[in-house]
Amino acid sequence: MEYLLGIDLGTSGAKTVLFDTVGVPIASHTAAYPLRQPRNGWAEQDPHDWWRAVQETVGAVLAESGADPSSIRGVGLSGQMHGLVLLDAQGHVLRDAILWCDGRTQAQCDEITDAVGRERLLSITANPSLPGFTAGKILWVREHESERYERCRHILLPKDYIRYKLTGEFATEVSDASGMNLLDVRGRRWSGEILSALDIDPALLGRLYESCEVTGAVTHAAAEATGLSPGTVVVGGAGDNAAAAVGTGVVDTGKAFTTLGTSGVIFAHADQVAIDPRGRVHTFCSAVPGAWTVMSCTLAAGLSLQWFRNNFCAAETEAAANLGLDPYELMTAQAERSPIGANRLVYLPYLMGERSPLLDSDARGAFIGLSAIHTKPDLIRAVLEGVVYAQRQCLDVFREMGVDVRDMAACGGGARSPLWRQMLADVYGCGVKTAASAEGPALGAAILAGVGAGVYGSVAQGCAAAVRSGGVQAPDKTRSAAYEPYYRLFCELYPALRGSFRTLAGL
Ligand SMILES: Nc1ncnc2c1ncn2[C@@H]1O[C@H](COP(=O)(O)OP(=O)(O)O)[C@@H](O)[C@H]1O
Ligand SMILES: O=C(CO)[C@@H](O)[C@H](O)COP(=O)(O)O
Repeated sequence: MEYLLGIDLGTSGAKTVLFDTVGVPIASHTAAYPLRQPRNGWAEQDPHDWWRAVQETVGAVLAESGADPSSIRGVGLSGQMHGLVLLDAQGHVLRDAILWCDGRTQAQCDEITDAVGRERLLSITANPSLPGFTAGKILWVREHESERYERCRHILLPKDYIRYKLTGEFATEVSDASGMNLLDVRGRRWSGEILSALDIDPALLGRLYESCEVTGAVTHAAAEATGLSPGTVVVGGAGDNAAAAVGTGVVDTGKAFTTLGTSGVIFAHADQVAIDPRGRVHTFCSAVPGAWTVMSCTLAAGLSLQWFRNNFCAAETEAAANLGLDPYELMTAQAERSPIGANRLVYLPYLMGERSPLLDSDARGAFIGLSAIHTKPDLIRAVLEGVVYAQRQCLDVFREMGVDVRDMAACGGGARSPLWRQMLADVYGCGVKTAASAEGPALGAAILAGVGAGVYGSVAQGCAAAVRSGGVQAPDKTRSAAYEPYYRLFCELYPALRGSFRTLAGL
């Protein structure tokens, strides 16, 4: 028996899944780690926590499966995108990683736009400079923590730090590197022009690969730390969304998926580079060589529900622990008791500011229409609905751009909820397939490992061998019509509140 290992470094935790070569999950383990918010709008994690979680989950998966580590043909990495990891000459972490949902760098993004020029930036990197992306974070550290920056010898993305720990190599791959604002996305190479305009030494960046290329092999030290076999190949892997695309079979034009993870993402495959001139959605390299993607990212999808749970659902969390249930299941069961529209309550999910489609780090969350009749089920339902309206706003941008979206799947932790998936179908007005759900990114990473290790001839062949989809949730016309006025109202709220958000940020 031969296996492939997928490691997905999410924002809520690391998920390691061992698959056989036809995509059946043999063993899976998740280990959570904290998200630190030292200030309003900032978000950081400790890379040591990631590595601890990877060691724990790989060890657990090997123990649970009883698999012989030498029968693992390859390891694939998937991870939260854009996060900045800085290492010194000895490979030591210089500070906590600044994450994709951190909004502190608007001033640095403005500097980048001024230095490169907006049109040139769009034409080379296929995206505007956005606070979520990595380049602004690099400039922020250089400006605010110059001593640390001077000691920095390696700049890595989150999953690439795990690659370094596993293989000793400083490397990345095109799908994740696309989210740094430093890549020539059409040419799939670092942009000398941008690096020179921003005065960033190219030697700081990892060696660049395609997602399915072998980037190194597990060292003896990493084998000791994880239980993996020394010499096991580690492929490039992909940013978590590009990896989820492979794991859900979204590798042809017309196919798309929605992720309800910590972030909310709509992702469509594209054979050509397609750019939104307003930069509301992103254009990145796909994990499939020679292909690209269009994707949106809202910053607090699952994060909204997680925030609500952490702050207002201690009883549900305790009850779930006693019953051996998932607390989110108890919460979504409560939301079922509230009608469409949550008794006239609308939630804006801008807890971390918003990226797609608003591009506003100062935006903040809100419950609009709160009244004395509202109960916890209404609030939970409003959170679920607000997150879905935010996805629909992004889908409307895809539709406006003429991006071909005929086939929509759902994945990520939130897609485990039938209620949330049905809301997607009803609010989008199209069928939503269940993918191999939460395992999408890990499966995609494992398929990429299979391509690099020679198990599959191509990503498409790997998907054909290993990806299975579940049923389809069809939209219901009556429910779609009932959601529509709430969606229209949702779209009106941010423009009405934008000035107030700006005032609040300045107080
Ligand atoms: N059973 C469930 N029902 C609804 N939402 C859920 C459920 N399980 C997890 N979630 C949501 O999914 C989120 C985690 O999704 P996941 O894809 O694991 O995130 P990440 O990859 O960002 O770590 C949680 O924050 C929560 O909001
Ligand atoms: O910033 C983005 C994509 O541009 C996010 O999608 C991150 O990649 C984090 O993903 P999750 O932890 O929510 O999966």
